[in-house]
Parts: sequence; structure tokens; C-alpha cells
Amino acid sequence: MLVGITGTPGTGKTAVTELLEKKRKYQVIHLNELIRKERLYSEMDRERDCVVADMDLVEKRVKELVNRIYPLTLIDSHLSHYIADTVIVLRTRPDILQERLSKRGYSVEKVEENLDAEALDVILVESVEWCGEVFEIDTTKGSVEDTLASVEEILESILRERDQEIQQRYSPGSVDWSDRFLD
Ligand SMILES: Nc1ncnc2c1ncn2[C@@H]1O[C@H](COP(=O)(O)OP(=O)(O)O)[C@@H](O)[C@H]1O
Repeated sequence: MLVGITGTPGTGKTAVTELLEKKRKYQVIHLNELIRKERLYSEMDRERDCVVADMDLVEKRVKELVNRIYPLTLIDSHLSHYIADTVIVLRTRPDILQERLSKRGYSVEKVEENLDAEALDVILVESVEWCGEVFEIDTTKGSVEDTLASVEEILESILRERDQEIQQRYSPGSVDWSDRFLD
């Protein structure tokens, strides 16, 4: 079973999946790394410093890499909701996301573009449109370990045939950053 960990850049996907990977309980695929390493893209957008992934190629490759000795395969990427039917969307309040993204050396335009996308719930909306099951975790406060605990709680619930309380606790729609657009 494939589970995507998606969200705007800086929301914590890689930090959390790296911790999870160390536990060796689930398989983790860091998709952005794979796309660059295996050139699974159709073009490079030099202006925006990113690649345009070829999602047919990406999906085919992910399916080849799934190792069935694990009960779940997690895909770490802001594109994972295009592949997985169950996804966990990480969310971060824009002012905190700005602090995280500014440390990455992104251009002002790239930071603003990502903050707007987060404030407008772009990835959440896409996930709800594309996926059968969506969970949402706010990573604004707390540590990476706290986010990890929430992700593990969701994954265990999925393996236990879904726990209603967990589904409610992480149901999409609890986050609202619309005040970013108020003066
Ligand atoms: N509660 C939290 N959950 C996840 N990451 C957090 C949290 N608090 C701070 N961070 C930090 O935010 C950053 C997120 O970066 P990263 O994991 O690369 O994001 P992404 O993979 O989504 O682009 C990391 O430096 C991480 O340590």
C-alpha cells in the first residue's frame, strides 16, 4: 500500500520521513531525490529552479520500487498525492513557513509563491480532489518528533483498518490560514 506524505515545501515531509526511515518499519521513497537522480522529468525550469516531473514515468518507477516485505510504502514529496490514494498533508502557518523557507536560500519570489500556495490550501485541495483518503497534520508548533508521532498514529490506524477517532482527529479542513490575505 502506498501512502503519500505531501505538503508545501518546508512543512516537514523530509524531516519526518527521515526519522521514520531510521525505524525500518516502513519503506520510504524520497521522490524528489529519485526524480532528479533517475532523470524522471520532461524538462528543467531553470528560472524557478525546479524540474517538471514526468508523472507517468515516476508512477511506473515507484511501483517497481515498492518492497512488499514492508506493510506500507511512504512517498515523501509534494507530488505524492498524484500517485498515492491515501495521503497525509502536512501544513504550516505561513509566517513560520516563511522562516523555514528563508533559511533555504530560496528567492523572495519562490518563498512568496510557496506561502501563497500554503495559505490557499493548494495541496490540500488537490489531495482531496485526487485521493480517496486524506489526513491533515499541522506542523506549525511542536517538534519533528511530535509530527512523527502523529504520522505513526495515522499509519497504525490505516493498518488496523481505520480508526474513526484518528480519522476525525486528522480530518482535512481543520487548518485555516486565510488571515494571510487580511490587512
Ligand atoms: N513540527 C515540525 N514538524 C516537522 N518539521 C519541523 C517541525 N518544526 C520544525 N520543523 C523543521 O522544519 C523543516 C522542514 O523542512 P523539510 O523537512 O525539508 O520540509 P519539506 O520536506 O516539507 O520541504 C526542518 O528543518 C524541520 O526540522
